[in-house]
Amino acid sequence: MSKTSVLQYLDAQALVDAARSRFVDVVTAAQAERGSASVVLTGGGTGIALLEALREDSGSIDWGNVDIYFGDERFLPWGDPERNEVQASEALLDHVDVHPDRVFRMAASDGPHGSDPEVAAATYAQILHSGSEGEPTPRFDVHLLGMGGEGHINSLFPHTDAVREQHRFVVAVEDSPKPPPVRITLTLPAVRRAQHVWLLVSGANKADAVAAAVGGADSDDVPSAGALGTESTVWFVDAGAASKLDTV
Ligand SMILES: O=C1O[C@H](COP(=O)(O)O)[C@@H](O)[C@H](O)[C@H]1O
Repeated sequence: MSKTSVLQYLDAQALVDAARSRFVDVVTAAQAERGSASVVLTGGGTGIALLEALREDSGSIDWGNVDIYFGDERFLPWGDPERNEVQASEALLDHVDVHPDRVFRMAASDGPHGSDPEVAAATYAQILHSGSEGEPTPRFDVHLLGMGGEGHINSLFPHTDAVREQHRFVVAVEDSPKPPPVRITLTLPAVRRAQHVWLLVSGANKADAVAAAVGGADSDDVPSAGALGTESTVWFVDAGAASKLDTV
């Protein structure tokens, strides 16, 4: 049975340091067992800070044997600094020995599939499937998630078709309330295929959503409430983000 825990840290730096250490443990354990690991990266301030911190790790992870996926992408031209994969590359991927064929980026709006985000989403679903021995997606070792102040994760916003999606693993979002409006995102069914789901959340502006999600809100209202790993779900929160949690 999946276990949910909330780990509280004094500040965002302490949160990132703890997540970095656990990330190294999970990835190296998977590599010791199977020779490789698969991870899903997130955009957002705390998620990218974790990637920067991982850059400093001194060689414990064999990056060439990690399959790297993205939880969501802003559907913008290649190289746009707002793209999550561009930020992830600058923070980490350009600095470690990843295997280029094992970094699975979502398409850009000027990419080979054209400017249709539905085609880009379907193409990414096919990429997930083709690396998974007949399964719809890999059983990701860890899916990292940031969270917005209203509880969104990946590009799954409250009260949208994307957060309600039950069948598809990747969908297009064409009216994101947070710019840019057009995005591609893994859905809750995809997130729930990860063994470990980690939510990295800092800042008092996210405290209400953290408390609601941890308290069991409906995922339609607070999408992060629906992010559950098959083995564990861990909330890494700083003091601000934890400030509305029930302490009794
Ligand atoms: O737009 C996005 O926002 C969320 C949260 O970002 P944050 O800066 O508030 O932490 C992020 O998780 C998602 O990947 C991204 O596309």
